[in-house]
Amino acid sequence: MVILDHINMPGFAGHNPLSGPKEEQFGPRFPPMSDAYDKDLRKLALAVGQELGFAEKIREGVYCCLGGPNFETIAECRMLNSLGVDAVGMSTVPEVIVAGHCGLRVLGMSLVTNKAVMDYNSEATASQDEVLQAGKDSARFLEKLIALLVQRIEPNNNVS
Ligand SMILES: O=P(O)(O)O[C@@H]1C[C@H](O)[C@@H](CO)O1
Ligand SMILES: Nc1nc2[nH]cnc2c(=O)[nH]1
Repeated sequence: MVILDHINMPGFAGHNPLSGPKEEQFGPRFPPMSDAYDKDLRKLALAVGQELGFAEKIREGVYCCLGGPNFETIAECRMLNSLGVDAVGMSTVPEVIVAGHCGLRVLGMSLVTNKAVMDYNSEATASQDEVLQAGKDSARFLEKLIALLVQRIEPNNNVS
């Protein structure tokens, strides 16, 4: 999934990587996040995916960062789904907030490794083994995607 936007759930509880003493040289105290994921880089990632014949596999979506380390309850998955979340994880967002704060253009991508359990009749449960296996299964695909993407990004990409 190419990350279109995020929800920083730990941020709602006051956990934010920008909390603490303000270092003026890195960026503003109150940075905007409405442009956290660069539009041109998102378009490029989708185009490169299409070029490689992976259009069916790649979608844009909203990533929600949760504190973890447990996987979600069914009620949590249902709540997040109703909030417009497409995928959940326990990482990525703190790095994106810090990068955006320093003025870097960000492209975020997340490999969706398992289905959220949304049904009380389901016997399925999330498992770290499944997550790691899905990562291994997609390694070649990701390697191709990232290699071509990096080639297509202009060398002066971060200069505004
Ligand atoms: O990469 P994400 O945000 O999914 O991170 C979580 C944290 C663990 O590395 C792993 C758990 O399966 O995914
Ligand atoms: N929070 C969360 N992180 C994940 N990382 C990989 N799969 C999952 C999941 O189902 N939930």
